[in-house]
Amino acid sequence: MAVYTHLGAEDLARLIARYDVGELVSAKGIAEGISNSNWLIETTRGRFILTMYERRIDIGELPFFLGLLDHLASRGCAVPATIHDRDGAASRKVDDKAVALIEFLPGVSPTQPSPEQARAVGAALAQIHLAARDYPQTRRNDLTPKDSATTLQSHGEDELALIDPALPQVRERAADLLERWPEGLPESIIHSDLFPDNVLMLGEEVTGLIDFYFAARDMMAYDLAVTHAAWCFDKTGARFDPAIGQALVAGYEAVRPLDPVEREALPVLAEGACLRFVASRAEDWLDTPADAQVLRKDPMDFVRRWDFYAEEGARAFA
Ligand SMILES: Nc1ncnc2c1ncn2[C@@H]1O[C@H](COP(=O)(O)OP(=O)(O)OP(=O)(O)O)[C@@H](O)[C@H]1O
Ligand SMILES: N[C@@H](CCO)C(=O)O
Repeated sequence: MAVYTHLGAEDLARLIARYDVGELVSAKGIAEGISNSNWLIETTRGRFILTMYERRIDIGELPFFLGLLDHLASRGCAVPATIHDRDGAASRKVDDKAVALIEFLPGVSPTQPSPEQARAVGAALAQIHLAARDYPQTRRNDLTPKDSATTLQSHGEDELALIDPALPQVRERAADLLERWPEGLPESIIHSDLFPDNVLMLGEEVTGLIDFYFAARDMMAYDLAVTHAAWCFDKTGARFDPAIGQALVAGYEAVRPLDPVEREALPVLAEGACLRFVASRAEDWLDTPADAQVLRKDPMDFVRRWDFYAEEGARAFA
């Protein structure tokens, strides 16, 4: 479910007329996605994605996110550009909600990525890191390991145990990880959530990186570790695929070679990536009523990945 707001034919036609994109031909709600309402818009001049920001996103931060898309697209990254309205604005209001029209990019998200696809994604990630270095806006990452540890601490042992009896133990592991967390590695604006469902591909070519709504300034190697945790395991985190991991890092390094300190830090950064998704998934789980129509993502999928990185991280990134 990812159309939370009904927009009638007249509302849509009026909205699209505010842009220099031709006449509205059709508008179809997109089922994928959780946070926002999305429509595939077809006009006499082409296809576009219309996003209505429903939750999670602070509207005051939209200029950062939409400006980032334009910045990266103008530097040749596979990222959708924002379509500005006739007044030059990147976002507009429909009733009290913000909307943006975004370039449609072809491609589908891989469900069982191949090493060649992972290599291409590693390269695309490095490209955005390099291209974002002179992006003039910035945003603090509000999902650092410290933030995630605080989130987990804010939930009582009994509450976390409702999700899984093994979950409360991660609070101590989070405290230990904070002691080991590296600082001072090279930074840029990072994507922070580059799961396969946020990548569009045609065969082995990356045609689009989407969903930049967690982008923030942070360590580039951390973003590579996030992407490693998101791409190299089966869904539950029980099985690691070393060929995907090697190809991802090799693809990244073909564009932006890592400093030795960054390479050495990858295992602990990957543990931090797992903590981030354990915490956000636990928070979402506890916020979502059991009978809601929204799929709840299991935090334990990332506890298993965390176990792996804690035990085998050095070997995984060797
Ligand atoms: N620029 C684009 N070009 C083509 N398709 C897109 C584009 N942006 C989004 N989509 C399609 O819309 C779907 C939903 O988008 P997205 O994942 O950004 O949803 P969301 O609700 O904003 O995010 P999330 O699922 O992370 O909460 C994607 O799976 C993709 O199929
Ligand atoms: N991609 C994240 C959701 C967004 O934070 C997850 O799978 O938990």
